[in-house]
Amino acid sequence: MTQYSSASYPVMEHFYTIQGEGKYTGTSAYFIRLGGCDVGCVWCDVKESWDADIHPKMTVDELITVVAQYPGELVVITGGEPAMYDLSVLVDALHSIGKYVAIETSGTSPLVGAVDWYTFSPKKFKSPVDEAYNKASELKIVIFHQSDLKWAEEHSLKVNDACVLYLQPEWSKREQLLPTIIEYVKNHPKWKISLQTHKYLEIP
Ligand SMILES: C[S@@+](CC[C@H](N)C(=O)[O-])C[C@H]1O[C@@H](n2cnc3c(N)ncnc32)[C@H](O)[C@@H]1O
Ligand SMILES: Nc1nc2[nH]cc(C(=O)O)c2c(=O)[nH]1
Ligand code: SF4
Ligand SMILES: [Mg+2]
Repeated sequence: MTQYSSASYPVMEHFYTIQGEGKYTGTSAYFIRLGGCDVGCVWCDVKESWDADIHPKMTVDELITVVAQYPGELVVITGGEPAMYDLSVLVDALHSIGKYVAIETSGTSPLVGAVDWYTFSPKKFKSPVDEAYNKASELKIVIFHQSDLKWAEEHSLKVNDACVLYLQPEWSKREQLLPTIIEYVKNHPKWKISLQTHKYLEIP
């Protein structure tokens, strides 16, 4: 077997599913969810990820061996906050087996790793670093309250010109907020809606 690296990361879970959110919604994808996050979003849907110490470490060799068994090209590195770690060894190894690598990040740490797609979801709870606005392939703002639409506009002014803009309802507030978000996108067509479609589909 080819040896990639004994570099290791705390992994909360890893699974093959369908990307539920953003540009690649509907695309088969292998998810690697790293443990550890210090952002502390009140509505975070994966609070079990926050403490890195409770998640076992996996080496890049182990991860690559598993990921290589699945046919989908897309791999999503998420968390937790994956940009807390130097991801270069993992991303290079995924590229070496022909994968297309996306990251889900709050942009609170500078990213080390040559990802192909950078999903930037800034949070009020901890400010992003400046480079996140340049690196963003898509900006995905979670709308928890109507006033977050104004906050979304402020961020949209700072991202690069190629960045795709998404408004995503916070899951527990979706029924209340969707009519407002739908009207907002109809009136502000630079935005698109992103839904957590995997939750509607009841898949991971
Ligand atoms: C769990 S986070 C992990 C990656 C990174 N820490 C981040 O926040 O971007 C993955 C995605 O889920 C979104 N998210 C988390 N909780 C959510 C919720 N309750 N409703 C809608 N989106 C949520 C985040 O904004 C992010 O885009
Ligand atoms: N299916 C599926 N799509 C997702 N897109 C982003 C997710 C995440 O938690 O980062 C996620 C997730 O947890 N599941
Ligand atoms: S930054 Fe991401 S993982 Fe961390 S608390 Fe917020 S939504 Fe959850
Ligand atoms: Mg999720």
